[in-house]
Amino acid sequence: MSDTTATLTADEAAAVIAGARARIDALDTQLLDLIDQRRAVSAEVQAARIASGGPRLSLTREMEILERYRARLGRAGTDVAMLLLELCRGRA
Ligand SMILES: O=C(O)C(=O)C[C@]1(C(=O)O)C=C[C@@H](O)C=C1
Repeated sequence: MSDTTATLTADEAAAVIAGARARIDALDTQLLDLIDQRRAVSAEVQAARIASGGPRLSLTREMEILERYRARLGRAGTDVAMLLLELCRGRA
């Protein structure tokens, strides 16, 4: 297969891809660490609300979060926020 617009050799492309994948792996590790941190902070909020006789969840707050992610990422942002909230909500 020849491509006259090619500007990298196969070896050069392999090096770019390997470097970029290493950065992606590092970013994914940070994202997963941040999710762990978010879960812990969320549990703190829920425990305080329950300790004062309130409900575990706050749907008003969840709507704010869904809107923040939607505004930044579009429809998929809503899906991301839904999954994050699912990970962060404690057991009913
Ligand atoms: O902000 C709150 O009130 C929380 O309890 C945290 C959190 C969240 O993880 O963002 C979790 C559950 C609630 O339903 C709403 C939001």
